[in-house]
Amino acid sequence: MTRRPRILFLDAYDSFSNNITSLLTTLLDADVSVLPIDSPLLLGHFTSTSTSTSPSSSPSPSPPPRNEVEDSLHARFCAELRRYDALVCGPGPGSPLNDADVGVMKLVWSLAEDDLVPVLGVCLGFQSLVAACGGGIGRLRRGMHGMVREIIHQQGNHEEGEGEGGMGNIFYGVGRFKATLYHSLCGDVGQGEVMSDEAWQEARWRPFGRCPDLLPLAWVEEERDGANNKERILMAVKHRTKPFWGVQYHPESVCTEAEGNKVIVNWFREAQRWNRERGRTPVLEGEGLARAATRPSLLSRWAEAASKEKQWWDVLEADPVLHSVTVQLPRGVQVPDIVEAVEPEAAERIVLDSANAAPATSRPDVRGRYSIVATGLAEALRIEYHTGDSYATVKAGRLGGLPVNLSQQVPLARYGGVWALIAGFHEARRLEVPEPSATPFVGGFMGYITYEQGLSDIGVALNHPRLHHRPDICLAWITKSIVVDHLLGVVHVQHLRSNSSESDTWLEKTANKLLSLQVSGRRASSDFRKETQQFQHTKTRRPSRSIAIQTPLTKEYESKVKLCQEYIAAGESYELCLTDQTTITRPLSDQPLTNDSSSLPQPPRSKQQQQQRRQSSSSSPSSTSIPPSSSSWSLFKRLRTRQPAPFASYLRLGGATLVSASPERFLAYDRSTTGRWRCSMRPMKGTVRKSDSVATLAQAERILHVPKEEAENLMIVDLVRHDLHGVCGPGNVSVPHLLKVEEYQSVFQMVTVVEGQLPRTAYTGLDVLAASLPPGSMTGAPKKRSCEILRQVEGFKERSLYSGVVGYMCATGRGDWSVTIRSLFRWDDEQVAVQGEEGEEKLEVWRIGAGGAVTILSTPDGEREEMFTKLAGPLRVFGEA
Ligand SMILES: C=C(O[C@@H]1C=C(C(=O)O)C=C[C@H]1O)C(=O)O
Ligand SMILES: NC(=O)CC[C@H](N)C(=O)O
Repeated sequence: MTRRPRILFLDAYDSFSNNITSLLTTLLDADVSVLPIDSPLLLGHFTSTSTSTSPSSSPSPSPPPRNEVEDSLHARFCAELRRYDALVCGPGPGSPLNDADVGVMKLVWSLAEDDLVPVLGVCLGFQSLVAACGGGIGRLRRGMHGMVREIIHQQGNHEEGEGEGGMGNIFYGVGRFKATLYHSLCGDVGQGEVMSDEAWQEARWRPFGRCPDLLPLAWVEEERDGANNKERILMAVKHRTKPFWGVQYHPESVCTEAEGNKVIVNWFREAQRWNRERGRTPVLEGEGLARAATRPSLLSRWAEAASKEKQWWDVLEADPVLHSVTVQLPRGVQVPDIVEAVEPEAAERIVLDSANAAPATSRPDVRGRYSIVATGLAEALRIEYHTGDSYATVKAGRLGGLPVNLSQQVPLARYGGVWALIAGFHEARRLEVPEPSATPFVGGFMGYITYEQGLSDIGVALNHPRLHHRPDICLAWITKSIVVDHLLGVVHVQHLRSNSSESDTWLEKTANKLLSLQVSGRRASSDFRKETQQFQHTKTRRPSRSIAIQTPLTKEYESKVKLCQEYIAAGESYELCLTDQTTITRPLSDQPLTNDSSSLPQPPRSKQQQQQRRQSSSSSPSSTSIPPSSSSWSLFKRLRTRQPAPFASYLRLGGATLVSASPERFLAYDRSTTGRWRCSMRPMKGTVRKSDSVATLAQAERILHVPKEEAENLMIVDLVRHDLHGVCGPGNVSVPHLLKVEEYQSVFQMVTVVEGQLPRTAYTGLDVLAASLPPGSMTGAPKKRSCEILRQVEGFKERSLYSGVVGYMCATGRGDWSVTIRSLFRWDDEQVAVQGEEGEEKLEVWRIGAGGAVTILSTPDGEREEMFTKLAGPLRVFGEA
């Protein structure tokens, strides 16, 4: 039996790493393990004292001598390398000249004879090799990110075996191919020194004086403006005496042509030949330091975490059984009508609304089919988590059929972290359905996750003090729901009942309310209007201050765009999704959630009730003071009409109110007909506003199918592929639709669809969700470094709900999450006190985030305009209030 080859991948925190490990695994039939360039494991026994970053650990009293630390690191690294047939030094942000950016990669090029291992450097890894061999590291005249270029090489025509050891040219037998570039920096071996084009034709395949050990294997010659108008960009090298090769382009990109795969195959053949000639074989005994390329599943982490004592909430909503009835959707009845008819007085609510479902509003591929309304939130079980805490809070609103207000802090260490807790919680309430159900959601989690939770998931420190204790994850376990199927024109009323729970009449009552809508057409809405008017008549106070809006400053935004471009030119990022916030302060409009009152207008009450109401209002300074036509619910109704979007939503949950017209799906997952779980992501990049000159899809396509926009999208596609590969594993990710332009109400968007197949066991859609936040389309690439830069450029302002996700995960395991954009939100605890005509008055604060991806090709005014275009829709709803 032949042994599977073993490859070690040194990860420099790129957002494409998992695509490379997938390519190596599938192409070479190899086992690939991953070691971060700064793995604390390399420091061995020094780790616990000298490298801990946990804020609670006290610094070591006397740090060990530096040389000792370095010797130990070196020894451990060499021992690790001996376990593999070959090493790949990955791409990443930053510069090969900066120690922190390359970490242990730097040690590779000076390994002693006996420790040598065959290496392929990719991008940053390639640059690190060039720098180690005497090359300079310069900046490209203009960075090339997501640019696809023909790689000029010699098909291995030059002398085979040049340099000792008979190492061949890895371009041997490779035809013409194009590859994707992601770099700002470049290896300088002296190719820029003036040389006639004729001389260059010969010279480019010989070692240059500055780097006698490096044989150039490939180039890109980029047309530039001005004198000396061809930039010669080194694309591949081999070392003349050591088993080192490197490529500047990205072999793993979805747009690198398959012909380029031969280069990787050739490299590995050469690597193995080198090993054979040396009698070098990997050491397999003992434990290595590297990890598997695919993450362990959340459920396995949950199962492994220390034994869990039984909690009171373990049994709640467990063993569910679905009860449901289906009624016709009355003509002309809209989702808000249903909400108002079914639960007019709820303090909290969640409405996921396919607001553009009506046939006339948009093209079928972007039209949502279902809308989902959660009811009974006051009684729902829920999980809340404030990022950074060591515990999550489980809350229950009902126990043994009685309303209660229970809340327990659950130490996360006992569950393997917050995501494992959520996965285990879901698993205990999973509903096994043999057939795909008629609705995407029958009950289960609904809620939101903030951008800051995503940051913490990828290891970006939130080390600025957070002045609030709001939930960053807020998921309610919904058991009573209404699903509107806009395609079939039916409404499903669903109750997911615990097997043991008593029977109830909610299903019939709710169905009857819907039927009465049917009988009287749009009665609910007109009643609502009448009630609104009556309610307005009970108002005596007028708001003393009108609305105040603060939008980003044009000049400031433009300079932030330029700053982003400086980071990109320096190689720190390839694309940065810059955003800014607009704040709107205005008199309080919704009732605070601590009251039992509703965000919807109240039905007329008896005199006595009104009296009580006023009393309780006057004791609370934050009571309603403006007409309900300005309530958040009214804002939502306006936004969904003005800007119908497939992922519109209204949430009032956990102290937050969100009104969204998102067009962007983040992640959906379901079971395919073969029974295998699969997931799909739809990153959006490339936006053009509809106007007289851009009115049709064909016109928009002409504008969006240009290098700048395509590159912007491609970068996020490769990033999303990486996120999915990390869970789905090698070879299980595909791109069925690349760079497709879609039409929305006020904009055209370029969208790509990336799909993944989940491993057969133990993984759920939650694994993918937890592994891919924050949404790559809102960060840029590489994700971690880009988020760190954006935190600085955006002044450490929290993006909060904006740039997070909203959605559901059904008890059956299906899920669908949208990116929270084109939206407005506020938190109940954020209020501003002002002196009004009648004394102190409290104002509520709404926030609207908007932005766009900045690349090296962006222009400050173009980006500013894009940001204001995206802001305009959500902002307009205030104008009408
Ligand atoms: C940043 C926003 O949108 C994101 C950025 C896009 C772009 O750069 O083209 C497109 C869709 C979103 O992923 C926003 O709406 O504020
Ligand atoms: N993709 C990469 O590895 C990029 C390397 C380096 N940060 C550059 O921009 O040139």
